[in-house]
Amino acid sequence: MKDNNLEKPKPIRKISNKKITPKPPKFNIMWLYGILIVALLVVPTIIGGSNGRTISFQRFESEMLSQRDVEKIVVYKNGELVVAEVYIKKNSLAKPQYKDVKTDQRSFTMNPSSGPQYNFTDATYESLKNSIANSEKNIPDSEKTPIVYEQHENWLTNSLFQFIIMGVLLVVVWLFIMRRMSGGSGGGPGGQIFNIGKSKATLFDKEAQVSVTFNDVAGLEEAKQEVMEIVDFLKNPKKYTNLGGKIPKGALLVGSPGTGKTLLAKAVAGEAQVPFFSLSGSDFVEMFVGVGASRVRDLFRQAKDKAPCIIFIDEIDAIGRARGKNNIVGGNDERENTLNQLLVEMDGFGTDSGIIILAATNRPDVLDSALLRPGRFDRQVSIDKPDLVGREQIFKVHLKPVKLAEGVDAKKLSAQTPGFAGAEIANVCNEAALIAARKNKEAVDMQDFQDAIDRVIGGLEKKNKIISPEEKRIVAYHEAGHAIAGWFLEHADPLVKVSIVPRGVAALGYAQYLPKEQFLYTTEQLLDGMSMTLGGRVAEDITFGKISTGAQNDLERITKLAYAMVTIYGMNDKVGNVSFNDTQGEYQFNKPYSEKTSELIDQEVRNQINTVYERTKQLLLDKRDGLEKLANKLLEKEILFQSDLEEILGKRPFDHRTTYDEFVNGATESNQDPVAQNLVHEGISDHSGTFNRNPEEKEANGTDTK
Ligand SMILES: Nc1ncnc2c1ncn2[C@@H]1O[C@H](COP(=O)(O)OP(=O)(O)OP(=O)(O)O)[C@@H](O)[C@H]1O
Ligand SMILES: [Zn+2]
Repeated sequence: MKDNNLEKPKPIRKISNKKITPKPPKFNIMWLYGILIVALLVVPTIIGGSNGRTISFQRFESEMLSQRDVEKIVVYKNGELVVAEVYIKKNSLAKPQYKDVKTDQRSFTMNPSSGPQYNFTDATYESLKNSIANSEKNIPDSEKTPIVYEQHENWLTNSLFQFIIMGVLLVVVWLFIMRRMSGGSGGGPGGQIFNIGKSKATLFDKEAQVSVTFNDVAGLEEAKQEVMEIVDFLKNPKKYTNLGGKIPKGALLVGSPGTGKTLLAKAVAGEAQVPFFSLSGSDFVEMFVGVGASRVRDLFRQAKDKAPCIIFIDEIDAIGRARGKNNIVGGNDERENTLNQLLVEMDGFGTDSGIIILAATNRPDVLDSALLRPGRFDRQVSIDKPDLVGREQIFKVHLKPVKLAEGVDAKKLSAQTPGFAGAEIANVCNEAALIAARKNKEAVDMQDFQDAIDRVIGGLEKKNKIISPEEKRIVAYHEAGHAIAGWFLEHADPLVKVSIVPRGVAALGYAQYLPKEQFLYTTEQLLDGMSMTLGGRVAEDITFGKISTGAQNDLERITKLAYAMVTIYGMNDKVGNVSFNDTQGEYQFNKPYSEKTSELIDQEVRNQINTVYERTKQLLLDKRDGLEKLANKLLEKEILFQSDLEEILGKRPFDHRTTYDEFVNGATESNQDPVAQNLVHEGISDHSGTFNRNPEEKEANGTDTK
């Protein structure tokens, strides 16, 4: 059962002004087979072809020799093999037994002396001689079939020659594959093997205009200003260098996925009016050693030709990951070479060369520190997930093309989508339009947006998924447990909506919280959050006396959180103020602490979780009445909103002015506000991010097995 089931959709990418190089047909393995088969057929024919048809010695004796049709026999040695070539008399060729010669080797029929018609290899020289002598006992010497013993070696059957042919064929096949593989990789249509070391950057200059401008990027004011300044460096370098300043060589755009890093870079391209090279970190990577480095060199060579210009490397972590320190599993040498080359190139150009590198990443923590030091990416522009105002502005951008019904308000939408990144907001707007279209509406109204938000969070509704009544009861008590804990814990985020309508692939039910927009969490907040997450399992425990697998996702999250509290945030007395944040995966083989500390950590994590469990159990036992009522109501209505909770449980004993209230309703009395109440009654509720938006926890959302 999922709480706040934030299944992040993959950010949709709308930027389509990448140059599209015509893709050649995909390399097909059938081609390779074809070539090999042809080779196998052709080579033996070349080698054995001109020696006539191979027959058995027996057929030679019975059909040819005994009929006195043989003009001569040429015998030679080919390696260990004795080859006897049979020349048939011209006028005998008409006989029926030589039909195969006529059909197969017409040229021989027309000009029989051009070569032997048959050959055989299954006789020794001796047996051949004896056989001929035997059958020609009574024939005068002058008419006997001559045997010519030749020393000659058939050069076509020479094994060295065969070897060379096979070699040449192999090279041809290899070239063919390489050509196919590097095909479409830029550097000219069709792609050639010789282009494999060329950079795959797409160049935007005066001819290839980028249509994205800063107006398309909503919010991100500080980031925009930073990159604007960089553009200005390129345009008026004198202004800065006159005063003795050095122009930065690069800036790194850092932020979560879908926050608009790529979009911002495109906007820079649109605004700067200087050539703009765009490529992705993975474009450097190829399976061949040295290719990445050579692509880096080529990129900078091209850039120098076009200076002043901007190079944009998206997803730079593909090559910029920290070079291995304790590479037990074997490092990726090719990637390291590529990174080294990039570092060298960045050192190589002076500040007056007029090249500025922008790069984007959502994992700045894994980047090699050499990349981040001043003199390379001097500046880091952080692009955060948008706040309320930012989301409102992004909504406004993406609502523009949508046909809206009355009452659709970017402000309200923004308040209902905490934790959403730009890409998700774009997705919501698109989904809303699709939902409205499915219902044949004239315009998209607020309810469509509400459905779209639910869908982006929880996946498709599955009203008729068959769940047994017992299961449904368990789900109801589980979710009610979360709700009660959230309601009565001061530092937990108030729960706004509980649903036991199955949604998406995994979740049988979910609960939405409304978190504050905040960036620091106190121990109390984390513990209350943990308690709320455990509420589901505790409710199952005290109601049914047994537990189910439905809490797997909850447990996963609190385990992660508890470990983070002890080993990263220094929130445990016994372990103390230490932090072992293993972002680079270095501790996999040698941990920076002793076995003893390791044991202590495990012990403390367990203690922590047990304490919270007991506390939650006590709370739920105290509020058992409320739990029963809430679960029953949930079974009856399937979806409960904040107002229902208030009705059953009474007003929340804490002041919980939410971000939503503050934003939408200004400074008025908070949750009794008519607009908010109205929303709730219409079935519109607030959605939230997770109770914990720390980097470690982000990935914990969105997996559930029940
Ligand atoms: N600030 C914003 N204003 C308007 N639209 C935005 C904004 N941020 C994101 N979007 C929308 O989200 C889409 C995806 O954004 P973008 O590709 O720039 O994200 P990103 O940060 O580069 O993500 P990733 O790290 O996954 O590459 C954009 O095409 C745009 O439609
Ligand atoms: Zn749960």
